[in-house]
Amino acid sequence: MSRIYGRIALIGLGLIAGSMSLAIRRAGLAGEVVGYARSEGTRDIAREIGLCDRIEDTAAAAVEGADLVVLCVPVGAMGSVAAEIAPGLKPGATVSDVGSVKRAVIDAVAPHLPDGVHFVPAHPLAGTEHSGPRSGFPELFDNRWCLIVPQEGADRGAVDRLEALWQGIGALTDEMDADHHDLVLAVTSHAPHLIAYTMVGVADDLGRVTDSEVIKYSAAGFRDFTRIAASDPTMWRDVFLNNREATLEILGRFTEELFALQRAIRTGDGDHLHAYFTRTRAIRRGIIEAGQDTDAPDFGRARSG
Ligand SMILES: NC(=O)C1=CN([C@@H]2O[C@H](COP(=O)(O)OP(=O)(O)OC[C@H]3O[C@@H](n4cnc5c(N)ncnc54)[C@H](O)[C@@H]3O)[C@@H](O)[C@H]2O)C=CC1
Ligand SMILES: O=C(O)C(=O)Cc1ccc(O)cc1
Repeated sequence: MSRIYGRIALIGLGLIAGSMSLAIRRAGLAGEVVGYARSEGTRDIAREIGLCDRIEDTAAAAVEGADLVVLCVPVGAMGSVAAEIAPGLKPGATVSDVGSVKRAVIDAVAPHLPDGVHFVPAHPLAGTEHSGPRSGFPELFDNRWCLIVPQEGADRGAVDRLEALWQGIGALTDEMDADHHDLVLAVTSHAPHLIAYTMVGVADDLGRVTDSEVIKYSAAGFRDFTRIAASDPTMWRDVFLNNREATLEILGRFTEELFALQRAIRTGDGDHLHAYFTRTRAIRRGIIEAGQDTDAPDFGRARSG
């Protein structure tokens, strides 16, 4: 594949930046990928494993001459990182991010960027429970969505170029408004993560069932919860603090439905339970029929066929 950017700088060398660097370099989409991480230990590991073409010791040195700068730090750190890199940005460069929340990141980053620099926020809907510079792998984005959130008056060329980069590393792209993105993600990702955290916390608190019994007899549902609940605490703290309204709206609806199901169990209302589970089963079948089950082995074929 041909080169899309001359130099790309990745700020924050964890799961997402690491996976991006490996995938971009494998596909030859940039002349050079430069990395920066705040901690010296992370920079040392990144150098040792050859994560980027070059690792710089300051954010200013990393963004110098970069055509694309991608902020890959926790959502709560995006604003301060933007302030730090702003003076060193090349005129005409594009700044993007990979944050799981969009409105708060846009509000925190945009005011720091100088005129003549394009800001194109994005969010790859791909990840794992692992974090840090050793956790990245180049296939992470294969067949996963990356949502691009162009700002009003955005330069079309800058948006198209960023979309081409994400497509070049295997992702499917769509464009979405920031507030709508935050509501969609609250229901599909943020609230489910909180529910997983809560369920694992409940199991841990339960005096009559030991932790070792929970681990030993974990059925599939709880196993999935424990995987999700092992995700990075800083990242998820920042997601909830920065997508507060949408998450609270979804959790409000969730607790109402949970109370209704709780009541149906207490009163022995099997019809209610059966009707509810029938409705929810249809959602899963809809995902499969639409060819959107990205974990299915034939997902690639379902898309192209
Ligand atoms: N992990 C996941 O599954 C996904 C994460 N994201 C988003 O991607 C971003 C990065 O996440 P990961 O790569 O998973 O995280 P990570 O924890 O693997 O890496 C984050 C990096 O940012 C650095 N960092 C933390 N605070 C910083 C600060 N104040 N200033 C400078 N650097 C700082 C860390 O040292 C680390 O190098 C987050 O905004 C997250 O919401 C998006 C999609 C999926
Ligand atoms: O590991 C999982 O199950 C995930 O849900 C990964 C993930 C986490 C955060 C995002 O913003 C997008 C994807």
